[in-house]
Amino acid sequence: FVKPLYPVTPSRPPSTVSYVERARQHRWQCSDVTFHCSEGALRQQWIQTIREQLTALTSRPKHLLVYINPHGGKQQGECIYEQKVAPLFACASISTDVIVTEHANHARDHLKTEAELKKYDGVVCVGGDGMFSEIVHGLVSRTQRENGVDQNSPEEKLVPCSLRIGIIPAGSTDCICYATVGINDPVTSALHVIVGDSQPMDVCSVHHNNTFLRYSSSLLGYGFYGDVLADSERKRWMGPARYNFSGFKTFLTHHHYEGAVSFLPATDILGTPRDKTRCRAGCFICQHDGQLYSGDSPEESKTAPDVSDREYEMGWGVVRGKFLAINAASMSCACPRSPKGLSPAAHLADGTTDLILVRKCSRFNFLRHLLRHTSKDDQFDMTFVEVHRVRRFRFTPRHWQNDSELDLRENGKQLFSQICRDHPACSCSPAYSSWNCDGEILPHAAIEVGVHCQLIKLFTRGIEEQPLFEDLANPPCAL
Ligand SMILES: CCCCCCCCCCCCC/C=C/[C@@H](O)[C@H](COP(=O)(O)O)NC(=O)CCCCCCCCCCCCCCC
Ligand SMILES: Nc1ncnc2c1ncn2[C@@H]1O[C@H](COP(=O)(O)OP(=O)(O)O)[C@@H](O)[C@H]1O
Ligand SMILES: [Ca+2]
Repeated sequence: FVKPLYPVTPSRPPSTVSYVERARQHRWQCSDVTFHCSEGALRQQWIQTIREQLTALTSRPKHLLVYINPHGGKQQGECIYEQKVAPLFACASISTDVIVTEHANHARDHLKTEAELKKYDGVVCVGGDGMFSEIVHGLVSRTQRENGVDQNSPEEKLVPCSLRIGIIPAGSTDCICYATVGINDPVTSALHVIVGDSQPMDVCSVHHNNTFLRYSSSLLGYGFYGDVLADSERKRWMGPARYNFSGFKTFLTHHHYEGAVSFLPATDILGTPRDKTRCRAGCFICQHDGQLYSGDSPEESKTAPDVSDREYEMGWGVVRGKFLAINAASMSCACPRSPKGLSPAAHLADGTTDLILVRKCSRFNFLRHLLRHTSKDDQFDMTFVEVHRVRRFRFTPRHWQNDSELDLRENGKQLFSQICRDHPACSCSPAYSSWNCDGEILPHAAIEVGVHCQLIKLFTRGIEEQPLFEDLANPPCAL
């Protein structure tokens, strides 16, 4: 596999062509090949031909807008960009305008209002999932405003963004990068941008009482992941390790939350969250925009959500109870911590999200469930876990009444946690958790979520299947 990037033409032979080659574990790297030619005219002809071939590739970006978060992850964003990415972009003749952000939401607000987007073929962010989320919010909001679409209406069909987004991983979890490329490596991601890859991706909109709150493209998590995030935000100084610390603490705290989840199952698609197949580069299911009807699939009736013993209105299912975690994974959410992710069979661009409900259970069982995220065992194959592939869902916490109670609730929560802090032996559980929305905390517990199929595009191609010889070298181990 040889892909010429950029022919260098010194005044005399030899000539060097840079190309992309695949390395292990989804990594790509840049190599050079040097051609020698004694005949000047022939050499010129080679260079000319390669130039023409490259110019004909219209999918390759020529002008990029780059935002760097200097405080993401281990605070290496600027250094990673300058040392590993900028030289590659220069080598591929890509011009860039680089903005190092000065505060949170700098990139989002700049994209929303100021940036002259017509000048660019794409936007690149250097940072973590939070930085990517800023870019998504900026681009999606701007696109809706320019097209007269009201984001506050939960039923509104959103207009897809035309600019592609590149992610140079320099964050703490790097889940979006890992789940769309297969590895969080800055050079690999830069090379996917340079060759002009394109991967559509779903985005969820989150509303509360007909008010737009946020977009989410990876994880929406209430209970466990909400509590982990809320605790970890106070420990940013620990860097990426804060998630392990807060994860352990939240695991020991073992709070459960009561409420009702209603959801609209995606019944018209091929594929379920329990499939063994994975969303990979050129995914057949995503190519059909999630509109694929499973004509003669006898499996469907077996695997469709069983809502017969539950309230069932207008095709919506309802589950009430006490939950340790309510998670919606719009993609696998694979990350170095869990290489198969929260929902290993989720699709990047099928217009659905996998709703995972973990009911109250013992600490031991919850630990078994968590550990299965790191092994080959099925984390959904447990009596207290259920999973549904859905197009929309709503969550209403128990005792939730209306907005005017929110302030009361917030004050009450503070008072409550104060009391609990003052009485550490107290085993009572707070009534509400918060939502972890791609790593940002949402202020509301009651939310309504809808999936927007293929609203954005990334400079990736999805995870490529590993070559056969690698599978043989690393046979899957059963536990
Ligand atoms: C015992 C081992 C359990 C491993 C379970 C791992 C499941 C991990 C799934 C992670 C999904 C992550 C989805 C992505 C979220 C990000 O958007 C978001 C923001 O990322 P950013 O800071 O880079 O901007 N990241 C997060 O919200 C972080 C979630 C991390 C959760 C880590 C949980 C660790 C749990 C450790 C439990 C330990 C129990 C040990 C008991 C003896
Ligand atoms: N210059 C900045 N100073 C402080 N915070 C920033 C800056 N730029 C971006 N942020 C915010 O930092 C948070 C974390 O960014 P992210 O790049 O996701 O790193 P991490 O993966 O470590 O969380 C995001 O909420 C983002 O909005
Ligand atoms: Ca999806």
